[in-house]
Amino acid sequence: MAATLSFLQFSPQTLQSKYRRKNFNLKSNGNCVISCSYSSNERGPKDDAVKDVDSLLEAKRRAELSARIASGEFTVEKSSFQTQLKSGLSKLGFPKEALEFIFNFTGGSEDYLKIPEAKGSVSAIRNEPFFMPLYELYLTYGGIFRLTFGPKSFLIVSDPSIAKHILKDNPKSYSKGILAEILDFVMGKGLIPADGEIWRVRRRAIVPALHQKFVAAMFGLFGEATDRLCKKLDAAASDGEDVEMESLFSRLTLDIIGKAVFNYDFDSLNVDAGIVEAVYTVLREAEDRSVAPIPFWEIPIWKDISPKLKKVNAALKLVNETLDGLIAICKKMVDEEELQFHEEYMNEQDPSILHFLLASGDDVSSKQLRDDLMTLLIAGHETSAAVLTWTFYLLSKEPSVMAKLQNEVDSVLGDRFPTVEDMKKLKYTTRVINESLRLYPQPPVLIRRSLEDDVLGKYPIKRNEDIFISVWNLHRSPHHWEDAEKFNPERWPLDGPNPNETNQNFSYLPFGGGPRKCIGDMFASFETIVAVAMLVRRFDFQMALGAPPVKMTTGATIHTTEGLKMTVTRRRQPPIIPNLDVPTVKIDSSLNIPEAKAV
Ligand code: HEM
Repeated sequence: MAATLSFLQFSPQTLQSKYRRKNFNLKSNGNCVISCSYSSNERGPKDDAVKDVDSLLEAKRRAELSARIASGEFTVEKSSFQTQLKSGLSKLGFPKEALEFIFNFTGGSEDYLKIPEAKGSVSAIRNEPFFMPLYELYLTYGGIFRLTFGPKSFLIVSDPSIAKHILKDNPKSYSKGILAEILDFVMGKGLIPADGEIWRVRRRAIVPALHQKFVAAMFGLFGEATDRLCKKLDAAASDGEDVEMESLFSRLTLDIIGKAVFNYDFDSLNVDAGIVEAVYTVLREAEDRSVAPIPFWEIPIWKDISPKLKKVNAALKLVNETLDGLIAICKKMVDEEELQFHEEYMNEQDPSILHFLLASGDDVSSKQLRDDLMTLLIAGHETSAAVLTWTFYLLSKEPSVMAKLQNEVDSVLGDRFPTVEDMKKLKYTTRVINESLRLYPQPPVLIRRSLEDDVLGKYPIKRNEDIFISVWNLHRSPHHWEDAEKFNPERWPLDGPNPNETNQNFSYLPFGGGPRKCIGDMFASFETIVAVAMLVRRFDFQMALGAPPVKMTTGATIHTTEGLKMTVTRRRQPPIIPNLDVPTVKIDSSLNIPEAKAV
């Protein structure tokens, strides 16, 4: 993806017209929450005025982008004579069936089946996350189109049935392509980038580690870590200091995933240890590489002299050494314990995924084990942090949703830490997360490469095509969603099933779909529900006065450009003393939360 996402910058060419205007008008009527909001502490009647300003600014941004598309920065390749003739005859009223017959008969079918194409060259739109122009282009060119820059081209998929075909119906014909190339330095052949036999074997080994007893045991961890965050916020509330929630959420989820994956307490909410900085250095590097204009890390001399790369290598070394130490400690515990390995095996002192893997016979010395642990750490960290960040951003803009949410949490939780049993009662909280994941999917695009010729929709494609499935486009499509841009948890009925890719026909796929679906979906759903519930029970959150506007930028997940600065105030409620006794409860199958499957 290195020389990939950055290729998604565009420059002037000629124009494609009518459809564009028609589609833009359709969109510009919407109530948009995509990009920015201006911070305000004002409440009540002025909220509407703030929202109106937001909508106007958003409409203006859209109009500008739309004008750039119309002016030719993104250009459809000129259609052939046959296509023009066919379109002309069609406009004159010739029946569609007759035209199909004639043009197929005269050998025109190949031209007809050519995927719509947008062309451009590297430049401009540096201020926009790459998936935003893809959305505008989708409204113009439809559910599948080709984006071409010089010699490089990508297929952009925003059609649910084509997404389903790639992810679920014919996944064997697709690999992770450029994603695997970029992540190689940190994840190697870990579960996210791996393909083929390695992926199949490792998925079978790792999925069982996230069994129901393990997820239930994680509730204590979710609750204690969130309680530490509550204490920090409590102190900030006393001091009247604003807080930057995005970095706090990042630390919260790092602390959780460190314990869950290899029983390591980063304690990043309280201390800035070297290992925490090393993990962040590695993570930032992965994100930088995903948007770099050229793969600078492969340039022979640069590789050895770049101070940044030296820092990354040193950070990687520290992370790997720490991992080696943790693996050694864990192996010793496994060797000394008398527990027999079985399906729901779990060591109560150390329920981590690493412990499960070693007890199941995983090779301690293998690079594969380290690759998988790093993959789980990264996969489970940034994604959940981003979900929490955007959920609180959305909540700050919709006080009525926040009030309803707090109401539910108050009545369900009282002064307890949440347990697995509470999950089926926190229905509205779950819907808030579902809706946040719809508006801000993490990651916003899924990357694939075709391994063989295939047919997408009505278009034949060749092997070696790089494909972006735009989850952002699917989740915000005006064709699939009413008021697609509105944060409206009510769109999901409380007594309905938990929305997922299957019951939403691949219009909604927050955790992907098919055999490569997220293995941490249940873990992450519960983790974010617990965090949201515990935080809103204790505090009110508002955008801080004078905070920078919240804009998006992207690496693997969607970040804010300048953080999410909020004013946190204690709710006027009796003080809540958390109960730290969290019983391990069997998960009730009626919880209706999606579950990852081994293949
Ligand atoms: C809200 C948080 C999360 C979101 C939104 C999320 C989303 C996703 C998505 C969309 C995919 C599919 C990627 C693709 O098809 O290319 C995926 C895969 C994956 N996720 Fe998550 N994830 C989250 C949390 C987690 C957690 C907590 C873990 C680990 C405990 C995890 C581990 C993985 C792994 C290992 C894969 C690769 C599975 C495979 O290829 O077989 N994720 N995730």
